[in-house]
Amino acid sequence: MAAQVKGEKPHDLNCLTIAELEKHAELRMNKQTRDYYNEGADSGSTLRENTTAYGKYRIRPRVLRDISLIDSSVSIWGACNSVPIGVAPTAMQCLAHPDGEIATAKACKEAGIAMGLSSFATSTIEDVASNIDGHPLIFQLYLFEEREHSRKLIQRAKKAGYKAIFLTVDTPMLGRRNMEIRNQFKLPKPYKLANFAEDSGSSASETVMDGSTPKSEQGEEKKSNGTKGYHDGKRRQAPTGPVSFHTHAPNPTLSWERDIGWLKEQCSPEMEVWVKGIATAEDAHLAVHHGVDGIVVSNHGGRQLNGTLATLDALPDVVEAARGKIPVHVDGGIRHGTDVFKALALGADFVWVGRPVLWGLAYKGQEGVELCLRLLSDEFRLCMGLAGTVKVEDITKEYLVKIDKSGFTSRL
Ligand SMILES: Cc1cc2nc3c(=O)[nH]c(=O)nc-3n(C[C@H](O)[C@H](O)[C@H](O)COP(=O)(O)O)c2cc1C
Ligand SMILES: CCCCC(=O)C(=O)O
Repeated sequence: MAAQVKGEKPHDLNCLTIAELEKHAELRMNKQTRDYYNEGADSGSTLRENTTAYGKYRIRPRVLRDISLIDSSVSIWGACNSVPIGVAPTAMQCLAHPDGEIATAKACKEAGIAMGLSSFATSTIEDVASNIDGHPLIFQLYLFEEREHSRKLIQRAKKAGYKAIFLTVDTPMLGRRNMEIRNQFKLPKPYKLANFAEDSGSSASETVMDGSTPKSEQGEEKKSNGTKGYHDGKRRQAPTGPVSFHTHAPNPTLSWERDIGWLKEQCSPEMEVWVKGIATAEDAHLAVHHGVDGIVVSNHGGRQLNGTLATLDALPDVVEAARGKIPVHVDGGIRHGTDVFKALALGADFVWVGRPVLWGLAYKGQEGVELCLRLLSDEFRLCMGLAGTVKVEDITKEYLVKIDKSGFTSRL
C-alpha cells in the first residue's frame, strides 16, 4: 500500500494517471466497444487537437501565498460540487461494465460530482436518479423529429428531479466514424436503450452501422435512402419505428426558432435549458438571445465535424460573447487536473469529462469511475495550490501564458 494521508483513499499503484487508466481500459474492452468509445470522426484530428490544445498554454505560478486552506468546490444547481468538474453524458455505458450508468451515478454521488445522463443510456432515467440520491443530474436530450419521444423523456427527467436539459446541437447529421461502420457497430444483447424500451420494444441491438438493413426494419428501409444515420445528400424521411441512435439521433430540422422556445416551455420552471455543442461567438449570442440558461462549448469529443477548432481554442470567443449573461462550460480532451485549471483560466465556469470516465468504468466499474474522478480532482487541487490559488474564482487568465511552437510566450 502506498503512503497516504489519514482519511484519504490509498493510491492504486497500478493506475496513477488518466493515461494509465486508458491503457488498462483498452485491455478490458472488446474491439467494438474500444473503437466506438475512443474513435473520432474522419481522420481524428479534432479528437487529438482537443487534447493537444492544452499544451499551448503554460501556468504562471504565484508563490508565498499561504495556500494551506484550498477550497476547490463550486456551487452548481443549488448543490456543492467538490470540484468544477462533471461527468459528460456518454451513450451506452453498459458496454464498458454491466453496471453502466448506475455505477457512474454511485461514483458521482461518492465524489460529490454532477453527472450527465445520455438519451441513449443503457439505464433508466429513474434508476440513475435514485442512485445519485439528490446530487445534481442533468439529462442530455436528442430532440427527435418525432417530438413525442423527446417530450416523454423530458417529463420523466422532470419528475425524477433532473436539474437541467442539455440539448445536444452538434448532431443535425451523424459524424463519419469509420471504425464504427467497419465494425458494424451494434449494442449487444441483453443491453437496451433503456429509456425507449416501452415505446418501441427498443431494438438498439438491431442497429447496424454498415448501411445494411436490420431485419426488423427491412420494410422501412425500402422507403428510405438505404443508409443508416449517414447522409447521402438526398432529402431523408423523418425516422419512424423503434428508436435507435443511428436512425433517430441526427435531426437535420433542428433550429433556434422552432425548437428552443418549445423546449423551454416543456422544461420550465423546474429544469433549465442548456445547449451543448456551441463552438462560435455567433451561436453564443444566439443562445443568449433565445434565452437558454447556459452553454457547453463542445465538439462532441471530436466525433462530429472533424476539422473544427479544439474546444479550448474555441472557448475564449464564446466566453467573450456570453460574458456576464449566461455560464459557459467546456468539454473535450480534458485528461489532467491542470487542463481543468487552464480551461477555467480561459473563462470556463465548469468542465465536463467524457472518455476518461468510460475508461474508469471499463477498468473497475464504480471503483474505476471513483478512481478517475479522484485522480482529476487531486491533480486539480494540487495545481490550484502550486499555482498559488485557494478559491476557484481566483483562477483567471493572469495564471496562464500562451507558448508558440518556437517557445515564445505571450501574456493573455
Ligand atoms: C462513447 C461516447 C458517447 C457519447 N455519447 C454522447 C451522447 O449520447 N450525447 C451527447 O450529447 N454527447 C455524447 N458524447 C460526447 C460527450 O458528451 C462529450 O462531449 C465528449 O465525450 C467530451 O470529450 P472527451 O471524451 O474528450 O472528454 C459521447 C462521447 C463518447 C466518447
Ligand atoms: C449521435 C449518436 C448517439 C451517441 C453519441 O452521441 C455518440 O456516439 O457520440
